[in-house]
Amino acid sequence: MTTRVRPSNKRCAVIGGSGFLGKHLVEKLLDRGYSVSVFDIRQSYELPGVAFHLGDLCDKRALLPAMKDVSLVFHCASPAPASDDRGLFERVNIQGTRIVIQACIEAGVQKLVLTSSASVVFEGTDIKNGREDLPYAKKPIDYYTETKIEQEKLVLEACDKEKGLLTVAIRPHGIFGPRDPQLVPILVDAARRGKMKFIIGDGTNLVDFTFVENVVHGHILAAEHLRPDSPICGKPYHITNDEPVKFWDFMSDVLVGLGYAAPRYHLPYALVYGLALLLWLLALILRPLVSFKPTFTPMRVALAGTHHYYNCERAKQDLGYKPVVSLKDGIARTVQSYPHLRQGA
Ligand SMILES: NC(=O)C1=CN([C@@H]2O[C@H](COP(=O)(O)OP(=O)(O)OC[C@H]3O[C@@H](n4cnc5c(N)ncnc54)[C@H](O)[C@@H]3O)[C@@H](O)[C@H]2O)C=CC1
Ligand SMILES: CC(C)=CCC[C@@H](C)[C@H]1CC[C@H]2C3=C(CC[C@]12C)[C@@]1(C)CCC(=O)C[C@@H]1CC3
Repeated sequence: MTTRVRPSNKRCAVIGGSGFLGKHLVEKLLDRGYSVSVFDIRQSYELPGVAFHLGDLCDKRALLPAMKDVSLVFHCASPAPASDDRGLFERVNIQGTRIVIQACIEAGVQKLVLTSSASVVFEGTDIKNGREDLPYAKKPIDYYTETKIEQEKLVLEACDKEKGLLTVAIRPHGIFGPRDPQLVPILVDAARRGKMKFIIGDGTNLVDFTFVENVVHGHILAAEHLRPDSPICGKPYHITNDEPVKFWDFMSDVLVGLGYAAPRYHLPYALVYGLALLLWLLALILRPLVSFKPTFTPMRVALAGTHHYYNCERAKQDLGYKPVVSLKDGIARTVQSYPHLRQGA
């Protein structure tokens, strides 16, 4: 017997719905019969069944109309990690998330699903098969991570059955797939500038990369399992491909798939990390005079040279999660979707 969902439960809002993950989420929600309001500072597409509301999530008056008659809100907006702008991260990820929560309560929203990040526990040292009970990073490597931690705490603490708002946080790791503006474009840009010849460290470090459709699947499962009697209320969930891979094998598969050479020469991790730290400091000191963005940031070097993969048993148990697209198929579909980034294109 199939359970019928009341129509009101099928109205949802996606904050950050113009972004990479947001648009994939919107497309799947439409497929599943939801009607969707998107709230974002920009409109990146048009789709039947989607109502766009443009505005900054720090502005409650702009947010409220997007939440009218909506029972479920997905919050997947954030400034890009590469922006390295402390004030912006604090304003959007912390103050803005407080406003999102207030708006949900005022609008009578029943469920809030946050896109957090597995990096909230990452401090630049190895994490092998990390579970959700690892402590938050005490010394987060960058402002993005620092504010994602505060954001997740705010959303999970807001879970209040009496007030009628239930919350849950999804912690994806290394999202990739068609239309990703970060991973593949950054990689190809580095390859075109001759910077992808080197492997940082010994090249054996295992990492999670998660195909975007698996991340979407985890979000929708979480939303549909979020009920007052459910064990998932107020908890974080790792969502990964459940196939940790050598970081440099993944990079090589993407690069070779697009016609570029795989990195070959090894550089010592400590040396590259030290250099990245120096460059970051230099960029900070010189910021009033010149603006430059180093390709090697301490966070990127740490991500490229350490183990960081996570256990998603909790999501399997509580949400019935299982990846829907394998890593191999995910890489093939991603490579195929970037014909304009191929070598020689
Ligand atoms: N891409 C990845 O590998 C990972 C991403 N995440 C999280 O997933 C979420 C989505 O990330 P992506 O889709 O990759 O990023 P994205 O940059 O493609 O999408 C973010 C969206 O948020 C919107 N936005 C930013 N500031 C806003 C504001 N003040 N008001 C309204 N909208 C605003 C942007 O316009 C954009 O459309 C983020 O919360 C990110 O922290 C977590 C783990 C890994
Ligand atoms: C697993 C995970 C969290 C991946 C998502 C982040 C990626 C967008 C970056 C993480 C490490 C980055 C990195 C590079 C590109 C972007 C990342 C994959 C380089 C390969 C860019 C060129 C270099 O000079 C080396 C960088 C190493 C780290």
